[in-house]
Amino acid sequence: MRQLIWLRSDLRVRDNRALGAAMGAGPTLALYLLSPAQWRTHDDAPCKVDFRLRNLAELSHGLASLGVPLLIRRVDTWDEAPALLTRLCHEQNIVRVHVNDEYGVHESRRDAAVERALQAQGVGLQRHLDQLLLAPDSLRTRSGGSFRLFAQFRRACHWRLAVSLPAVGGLPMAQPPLNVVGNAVPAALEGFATPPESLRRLWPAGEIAAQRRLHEFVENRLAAYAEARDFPAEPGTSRLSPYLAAGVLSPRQCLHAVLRTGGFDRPEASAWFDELLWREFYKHILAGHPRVSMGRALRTETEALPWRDAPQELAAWQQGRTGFPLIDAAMRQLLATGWMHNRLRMVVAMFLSKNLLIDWRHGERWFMHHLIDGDLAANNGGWQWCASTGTDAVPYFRLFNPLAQSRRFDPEGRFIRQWLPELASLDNRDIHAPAGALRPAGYPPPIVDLPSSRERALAAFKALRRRG
Ligand SMILES: Cc1cc2nc3c(=O)[nH]c(=O)nc-3n(C[C@H](O)[C@H](O)[C@H](O)COP(=O)(O)OP(=O)(O)OC[C@H]3O[C@@H](n4cnc5c(N)ncnc54)[C@H](O)[C@@H]3O)c2cc1C
Repeated sequence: MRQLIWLRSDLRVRDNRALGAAMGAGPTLALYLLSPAQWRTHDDAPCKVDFRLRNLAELSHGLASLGVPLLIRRVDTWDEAPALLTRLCHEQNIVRVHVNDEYGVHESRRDAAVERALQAQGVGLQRHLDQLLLAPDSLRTRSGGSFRLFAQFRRACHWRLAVSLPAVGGLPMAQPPLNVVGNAVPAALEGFATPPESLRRLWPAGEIAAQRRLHEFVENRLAAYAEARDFPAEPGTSRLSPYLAAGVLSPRQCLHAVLRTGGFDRPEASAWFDELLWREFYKHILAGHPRVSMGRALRTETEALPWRDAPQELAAWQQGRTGFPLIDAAMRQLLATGWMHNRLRMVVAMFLSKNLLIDWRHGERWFMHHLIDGDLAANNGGWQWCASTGTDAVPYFRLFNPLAQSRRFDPEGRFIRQWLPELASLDNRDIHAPAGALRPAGYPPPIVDLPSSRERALAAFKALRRRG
């Protein structure tokens, strides 16, 4: 009774629920669909596609050692997936297809269409919970709705996890080889430029690399995370987000790595574990409020905000030429590494959506175009939080001042100096706001006046409240 695991954002062999279930049920084949047009619609960054392909190549070796051939097929968009899967199941005598759940609107529609097509042919589709610790429909408020406030969501998660912890799976037992030849993973896909080696080296592919990073972090840096995590010049955070987004690592593996050092709710671990719960929270929001994955604000009344059409300011923000060193350094870190520190994601997102009053959707898109860890739920959630249009939204009157943030979280300008070498010779005081003769030739003056732009944003939000 042959089984198929259809791999998507779960590129690992250890603790992969769908793979474990498929191999437990019978001889298993694996499938991966390259979907370049779909990925372009989703604004996937070239470095993210490259990371996916590099991980897929590592995964094909892991699968081969289990005796599972990996079939690579190409569909431009997911509309072609039902026909391709039914044909493949017919050709290979597959009786059941196993998938790990994904939560975006396109993903849900794709899976529903595939399920219908397979059913018509007598093939089952078995879904598994894998990306999350707790299934979205298993966590509800007292009135039966989905949580919109993180503090309440967190409390409910802690309560559920105290009662029952999700187990972490290991490596499935190898199966006898099948008489099916797998396909090679392409090194690149047209339309997605290969990123420079300097970027690739920062993000080595494969489960072993991900596990090494997880254990190095938990053993050496977890205890100091709460103090170090806001300082972008420090290696204070785990840098595991690309691995979690591509499913090279599971949240259960993270949870159990923490548990091996003690409880997840003890002070030394809870700050980091909370971040994993933020990841969980935004995926629950995506599942419970599908409109957020269709470009809509969670708080629909904020759709009426008078966003400014300011293409030159948007371009200056995108290229790291706003004249605010911390913001420019952060945007250049994104372009060079495919990643940005969380504190800086908040600072640059608030600057765009509040000080420049530019629609957060422009920022969300730019991030997706460049992030190696681009994740619809976390990116949308982060942008809407910063723009005060989403769940748990930061109150509209709370704006980060980029200069105060710079002095507080990069006091010696080490992060700024790394990404803006043109400012490297300034002293620790001037580097945050080089003015007059201190500003080097070629470095732009500030594109906006902070106090008046703050007032403009507050007035826009106040007018909205008066109307609402
Ligand atoms: C505007 C904005 C956009 C963002 N876009 C993304 C995105 O596309 N993909 C993404 O994975 N994260 C996103 N984040 C969340 C966060 O910035 C990154 O997850 C974090 O910087 C990754 O670094 P790390 O792995 O060192 O995190 P750590 O601090 O070590 O956290 C561990 C893990 O928890 C998760 N996590 C941490 N913070 C958050 C958060 N605020 N929301 C959701 N999950 C979180 C990530 O999976 C991360 O790897 C965004 C945040 C903001 C404010």
